[in-house]
Amino acid sequence: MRIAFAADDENETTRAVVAFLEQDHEVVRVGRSDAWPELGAAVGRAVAGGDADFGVAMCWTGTGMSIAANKVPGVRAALAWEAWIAEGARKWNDANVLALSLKRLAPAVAVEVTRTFLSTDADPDEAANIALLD
Ligand SMILES: O=C(CO)[C@H](O)[C@H](O)COP(=O)(O)O
Repeated sequence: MRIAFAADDENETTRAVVAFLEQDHEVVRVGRSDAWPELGAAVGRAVAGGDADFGVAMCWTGTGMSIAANKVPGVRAALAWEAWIAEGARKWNDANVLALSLKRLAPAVAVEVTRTFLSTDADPDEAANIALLD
């Protein structure tokens, strides 16, 4: 798949997530500044515009990226900090952008959350609820 990626800082956790993504996906770095509102919106635009299948956006908390991405119509960004949250975000919310804290998640946890997010399908029974978001 094609994954839009942005992070407003780089550390062991961001590098682990990118390395994981690059194993099986085409990673497209988006955004033209270091400002999290611009980077989160860029990830959202890439996904909503069809340039990417999913987005992964990382900032210190993950919250700013999720807010910025969610401002883009068609984006359902989820801030996840453990695999169960990421699984639910896909199953029940059909989330298309994953927001992660690059400061609080250990590299292995961030990778596991990302792996779970990308390998979980949306539950068709939730389609009516998802439609209510638009
Ligand atoms: O977590 C974040 C936003 O939710 C940012 O990463 C954090 O606020 C640092 O950004 P800046 O250096 O621009 O203040």
